[in-house]
Amino acid sequence: MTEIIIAGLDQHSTDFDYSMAEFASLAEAAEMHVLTTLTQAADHPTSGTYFGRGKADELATAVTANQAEALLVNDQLSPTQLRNLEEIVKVPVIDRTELILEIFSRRARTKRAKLQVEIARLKYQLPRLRVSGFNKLDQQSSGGQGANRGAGETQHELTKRTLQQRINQLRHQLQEIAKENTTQSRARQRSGLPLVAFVGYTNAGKSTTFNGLLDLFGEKTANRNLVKDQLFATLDTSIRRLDFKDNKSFLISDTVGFINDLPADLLEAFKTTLETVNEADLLIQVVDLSHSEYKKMMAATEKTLQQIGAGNIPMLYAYNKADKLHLTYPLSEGGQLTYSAIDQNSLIKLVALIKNQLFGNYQQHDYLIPFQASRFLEEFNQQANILETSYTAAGTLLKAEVSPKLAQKFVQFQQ
Ligand SMILES: Nc1nc2c(ncn2[C@@H]2O[C@H](COP(=O)(O)OP(=O)(O)OP(=O)(O)O)[C@@H](O)[C@H]2O)c(=O)[nH]1
Ligand SMILES: [Mg+2]
Repeated sequence: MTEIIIAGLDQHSTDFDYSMAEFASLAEAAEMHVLTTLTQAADHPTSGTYFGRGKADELATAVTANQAEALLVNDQLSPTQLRNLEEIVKVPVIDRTELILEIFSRRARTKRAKLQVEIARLKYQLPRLRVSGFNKLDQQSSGGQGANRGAGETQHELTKRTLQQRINQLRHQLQEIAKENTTQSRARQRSGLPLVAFVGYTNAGKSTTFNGLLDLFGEKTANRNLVKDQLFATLDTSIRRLDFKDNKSFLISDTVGFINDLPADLLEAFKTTLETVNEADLLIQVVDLSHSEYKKMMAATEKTLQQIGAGNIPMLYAYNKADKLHLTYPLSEGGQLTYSAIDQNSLIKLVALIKNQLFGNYQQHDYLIPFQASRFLEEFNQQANILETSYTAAGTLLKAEVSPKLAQKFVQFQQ
């Protein structure tokens, strides 16, 4: 545990207290212990030191008095501000962007996530060319088990040119992985199944919902996604298929959560992970209704969806963690569901809502498939929801629910 102090500039925004509380959670997510919090009210940052000179000295005193190992500042600072502030407080200074990058770096498990985080980290360093606060911390505690930050070289040895070369190299590797993903995505499109993506603020309960649905309707042996009460537990995308007896199957995907002011480089680097969101037919925005700031979290989620170009995909609102609020649940009203991801009835209701949204335009028809056309029966069996079957001398009689596309295709057999 690294002992730290957090500090923030209160620029008269209504979000300030919430933003500081979230910043403390982010620090905890990077295994840091917050000793104390200092704030300053001001209209704007001071150009040289971010905080005013008086506050900077106060921070230095607090660092000494509390024996803090680092100072974390809840904003993105300029390289000059970081350097000047470090000279005053005499411990490494870490800004919000660097902290989020560090958490992502610690959480990254798959090759793709690791590459994406590394690219974002290098892009953050490119205009700064400074030793990161985390690196300094590692050096101080010699042999600290921080995340992998480059193969053996200290970062101040890296020139702009070598940094850029590394970025290009990593991007190339990422493209190779993206090609495989494109093949997977084509296979998915060929399967013709609709894709439903869970999106939402970090810690809202996306993975809990995803796993819950798999336990109820999915294959029994599939790997479940990590669920944890920590920010950014999930960093990659998983896709699974849910099968139902009525043939109204669909795919679900779980992916990385969003946060206020997600660093732009990180969003850019995570494009391939977020591609599934763009390809989705339906988004389920999972919201932690038990969190007092859930509305701001929804606004941040929607802003991010716009940024990645997924702003126009139809969306259902899923207000989660109702069990913590002593509300009646599950309760659904016009495209919204109040539910709990750890409650079976809630999950059954969620599936009903999804199906209604995806398959609401299905039509019910009677068909007569002549025996000489019985090769089409297989297609019916796989794609339609067959309600009744009987056999006559002329062929097979079916009552079935079909998609508009299938209805058109088999219009000649319609009774
Ligand atoms: N009481 C209660 N807790 C829940 C519910 N759903 C999720 N949680 C808890 O909320 C925390 C976060 O859940 P996750 O499913 O990991 O959240 P996530 O949205 O996938 O988070 P990231 O992967 O970090 O973006 C965990 O501690 C869960 O156990 C719920 O319906 N009720
Ligand atoms: Mg998750």
